[in-house]
Amino acid sequence: MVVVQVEHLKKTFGSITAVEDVSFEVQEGEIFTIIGPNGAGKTTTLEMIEGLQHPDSGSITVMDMNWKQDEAKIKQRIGVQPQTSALFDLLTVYENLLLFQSFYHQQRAVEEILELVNLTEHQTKKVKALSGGQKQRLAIGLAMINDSDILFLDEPTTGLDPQARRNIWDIILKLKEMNKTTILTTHYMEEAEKLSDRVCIVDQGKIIAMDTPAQLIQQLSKEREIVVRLEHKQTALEEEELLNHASGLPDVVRAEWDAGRLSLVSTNAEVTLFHLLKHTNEQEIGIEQISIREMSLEDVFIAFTGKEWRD
Ligand SMILES: Nc1ncnc2c1ncn2[C@@H]1O[C@H](COP(=O)(O)OP(=O)(O)OP(=O)(O)O)[C@@H](O)[C@H]1O
Repeated sequence: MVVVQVEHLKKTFGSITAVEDVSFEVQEGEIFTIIGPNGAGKTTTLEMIEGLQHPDSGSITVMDMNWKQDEAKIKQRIGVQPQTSALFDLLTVYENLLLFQSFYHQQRAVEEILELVNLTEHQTKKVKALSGGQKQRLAIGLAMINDSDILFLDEPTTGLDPQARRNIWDIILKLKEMNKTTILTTHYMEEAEKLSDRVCIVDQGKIIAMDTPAQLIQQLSKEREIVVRLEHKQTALEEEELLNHASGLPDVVRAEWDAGRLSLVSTNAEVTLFHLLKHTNEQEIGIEQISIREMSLEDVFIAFTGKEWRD
């Protein structure tokens, strides 16, 4: 079942076109992730669906309702993660949840939310005493206090350390098990790849690719990268000879020395590797380590946007 449908969204701020033309559908129970470079229009898109900004044109349907006619009803059914700066610093975790709960007809028990976001043991702490990760978890809890069906998370893990980030992933995956729908933006490619059912890449206010992470990666090509570290440092001449030979091996599309390792991008890694090992064997070049890397969502992003990924 489609729970969010946006068609030809457009939003300008003076001479700046934040969102030019964005259309997509999100299915119930999906984790749908919007990624893109700085200023691509992710937050503006999210805020239009959340009803916080009005599009210049285009349509938004949330669970078969629209913002013009059904504003009060939609607000009861969605959950928007507040900025951590919007939490009440001098209230405890429990009190923050209780306060937000009072805004809604439909409510989830505070104890259940505490459990869900793993804050039961910190419930009597004031917000100002929480770590960044704990504040983010509370913010997600607040978005869930009305037992919302659709959750909007705008960069929920930005600035967190890897462990705190993983704790948030666990919550998002738990929400999926509860058949909640999550619409997410992130700057972390690994996060998009691990969590998302589908990823939408936006650039300059337009969608440039949208699919499952696996399909997007496959769409890029069948390329894989073979990285070889040799036992002994080669002379510049030896390095050049090996690179020349490697470049001419079957199915190699790119070859280079990168940080002392030979990198070969191949469309048929097995065949390339066979020929490479034959050569190094004959030349008695010792190999210390070989790894084969699948292409990642990050490679896809760079291929589509032509832009560096920032983490
Ligand atoms: N209220 C506003 N007034 C003027 N310009 C705005 C406003 N909100 C957003 N913009 C501009 O619109 C463009 C898109 O911004 P948006 O915040 O949606 O991008 P984003 O993809 O979320 O970026 P980031 O990854 O940096 O968070 C940017 O050029 C931004 O400066």
